[in-house]
Amino acid sequence: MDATQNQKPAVLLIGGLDPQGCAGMSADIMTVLNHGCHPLSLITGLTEQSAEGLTEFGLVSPAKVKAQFENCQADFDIKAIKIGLIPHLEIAKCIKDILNKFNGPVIFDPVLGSTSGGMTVPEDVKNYIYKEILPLVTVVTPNLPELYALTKPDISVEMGAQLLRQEGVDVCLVKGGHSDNALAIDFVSSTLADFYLYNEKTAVQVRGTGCVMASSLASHLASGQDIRDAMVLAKAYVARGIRLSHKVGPYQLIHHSQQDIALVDFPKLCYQPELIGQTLEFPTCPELGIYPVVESADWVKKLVDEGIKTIQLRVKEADQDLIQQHLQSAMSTVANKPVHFFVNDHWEMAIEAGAYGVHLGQEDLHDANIKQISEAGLRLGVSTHSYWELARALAVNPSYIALGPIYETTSKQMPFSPQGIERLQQWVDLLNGHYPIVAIGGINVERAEQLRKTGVGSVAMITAITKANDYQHVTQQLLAMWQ
Ligand SMILES: Cc1ncc(COP(=O)(O)OP(=O)(O)O)c(N)n1
Ligand SMILES: Cc1ncsc1CCOP(=O)(O)O
Ligand SMILES: [Mg+2]
Repeated sequence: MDATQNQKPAVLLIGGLDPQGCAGMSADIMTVLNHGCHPLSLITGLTEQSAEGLTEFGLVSPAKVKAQFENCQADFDIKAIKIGLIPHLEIAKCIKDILNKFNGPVIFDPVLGSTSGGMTVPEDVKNYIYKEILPLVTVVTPNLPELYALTKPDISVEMGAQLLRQEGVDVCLVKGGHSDNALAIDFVSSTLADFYLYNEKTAVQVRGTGCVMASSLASHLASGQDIRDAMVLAKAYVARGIRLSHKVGPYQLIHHSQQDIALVDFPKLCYQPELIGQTLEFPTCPELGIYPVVESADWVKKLVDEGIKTIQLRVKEADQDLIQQHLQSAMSTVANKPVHFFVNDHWEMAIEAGAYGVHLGQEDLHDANIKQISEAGLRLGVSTHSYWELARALAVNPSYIALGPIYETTSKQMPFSPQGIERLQQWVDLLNGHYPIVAIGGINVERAEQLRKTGVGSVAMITAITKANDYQHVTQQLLAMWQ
């Protein structure tokens, strides 16, 4: 067996030592350990600091840092690098050499001083960072003062992030915790998309949160998480750490833990600044049980006749008249029956017809007027395939949240590999009691039975019913199992 298999992913931490153990390398090491990764540490400066501020960067030898890196690289397969304080020009040059020898993700938290005040990084280092380090960085995570110091005072987060990305950084995550907004709003600019991540801010001033955010991000990337998921999970880790923070000496310190994140700590995601913090209300729906997704009014009739109580009409036809015909016919089937009838995609038609609810995917959310759906009193179900899509769904506050594909599916081409039962269990543990969850993708009778044990309230399926040799028998088996 390959000796590197089953090893904790190694994260190389490059930053300053805070002898008080609150920020810098100490905070980084604690974070990386609590993410199940192995920390390797290169000290860039032996700082002198107290609650009054930073008084000394503390010289270390660049040659020694280089030698230490070579030792680390010789013995470990480094999966991600996190950089914090770069106090001197010679150290900055040494870091550039290190980055040139590394191929994986590089997270740079541009620490330019201490939040307690005092000394700041000299101008020549700042210029070097801008021109020589940023082009080698995957994600840069400035807070507002750092963004202003690196770009222009009082620049907008959107413009500032754009300027940093012009230097060659893939992703810029601007942390908004220093603003006087009641929400902690981070702005993310990347080639994939620009978006805002936000959660409630607590009144307490907690030390070292920037270091923890960046090293959490590095750990998640080292563990193979998608970059948007890593940002959402890192923000959640910090929010939980702040919520459970405790007093140490003169400081309030972040709480570290390997336990699962609670929903209250999970950030919300939206793409437009005017939607930040806007909460919509949708009627609740009960656990939905066996939930067939079908392509015609004919199928709606056949399955309602079998006793199905939740069903979705999903007509993937361009012809609007045809969709309208299916919808009208399905509506007359479910009229005056205790059936939860959802319409896929066509939210305007669903409102007009007075359906029970609408199901929308993440792309559909871009185009739909969800305020109108909410005002019309329809339930809303939203698809998720990842943590960042879950953050988007939470911002919408829907009636239920679907996770898929749980297994390989032949009904739809998707850029997502199967989530598996373990991931479904995470969704159930996180969301149960807050949102009903629907599992979808490759679910048949046997698998539905296994999934039931996770505590999921509903399983949706296309093929298992509509392509069955005996759809009535399969439907009865499913209904009997989900009693
Ligand atoms: C219950 C349920 N879950 C997920 C989906 C998928 O919706 P979406 O992502 O919008 O994809 P399409 O179905 O529109 O192809 C669903 N329809 N129902
Ligand atoms: C629409 C959709 N969204 C996620 S999986 C899926 C298809 C589910 O179909 P099947 O039950 O045949 O796998
Ligand atoms: Mg859709």
